Amino acid sequence: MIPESLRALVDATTGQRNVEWQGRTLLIINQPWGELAVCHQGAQVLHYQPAGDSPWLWVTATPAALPGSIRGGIPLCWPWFADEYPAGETELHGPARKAGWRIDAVDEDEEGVEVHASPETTLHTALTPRVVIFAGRRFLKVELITENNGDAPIKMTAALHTYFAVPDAFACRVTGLAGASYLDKRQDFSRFDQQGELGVRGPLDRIYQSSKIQVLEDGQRRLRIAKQGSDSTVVWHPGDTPPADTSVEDARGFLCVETACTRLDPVWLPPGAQHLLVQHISPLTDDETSNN
Ligand SMILES: O=P(O)(O)OC[C@H]1O[C@H](O)[C@H](O)[C@@H](O)[C@@H]1O
Repeated sequence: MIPESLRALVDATTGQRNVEWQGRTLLIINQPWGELAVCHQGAQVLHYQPAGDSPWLWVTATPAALPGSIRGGIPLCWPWFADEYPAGETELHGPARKAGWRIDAVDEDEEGVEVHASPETTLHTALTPRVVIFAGRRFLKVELITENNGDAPIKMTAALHTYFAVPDAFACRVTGLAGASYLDKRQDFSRFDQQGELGVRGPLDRIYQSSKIQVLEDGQRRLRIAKQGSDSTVVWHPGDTPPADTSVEDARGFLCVETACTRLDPVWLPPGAQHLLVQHISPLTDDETSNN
């Protein structure tokens, strides 16, 4: 779900406009195909809702003040994920999610929209990111493109840290991970193999080694999560000890399923090369359902 104050801004939008919310500028689009909100801080998708549906993404009702980032939507963890800090750095998940981004282009037609964004400031000495967000009648896709403009190979990790809106995090299933090896961050990164499909019944923080499609089943909706450029899927829920910007009750309304490159599959980007990290979310089709 999304906060009432954000809901009101989306409802009051026809077409597209920029608005202020929680001290940040948001691009809001409300069209017959659906709704999209992108925060200039972090180029973070905060809201997506296809026509006739409910929000696919969750946003905390009590966001942290600036310069903190907003918990919810699709934060960009870049150019490192979690605590894979390069020497001398300490910012968990990297600087991209707190930075200001500019919207370079908004390309709309009757089927949806394509939003291009790039950082307002230099975030890395050699790596340059940009983001393209595609939203349509039945899908949301985020592409995070990284280019190495330096003269040496650089190691990076990253994540599209998606907070899915769910009726109850502890009644969800994430299929497509059966048999995958994972690191359990709650058990000192010990390695295990996933036995059967994952049923979320309590707090968890796992890095799965998987490039496969996952399906999030929340009892009401089945969302297919496809990806490119990612061999890690992070599944995270803090249980009854959520971060300070979120209440325990509110936290039961999200489950993070993250498309990532982590310590399991860091990217070594040669000079001049690009890396593409993509998360594509869409409803599971009837054909795919019968194949499962
Ligand atoms: O609170 P944040 O900095 O946004 O991080 C939230 C979470 O992100 C990832 O999912 C990590 O695996 C977790 O260990 C971390 O707690």
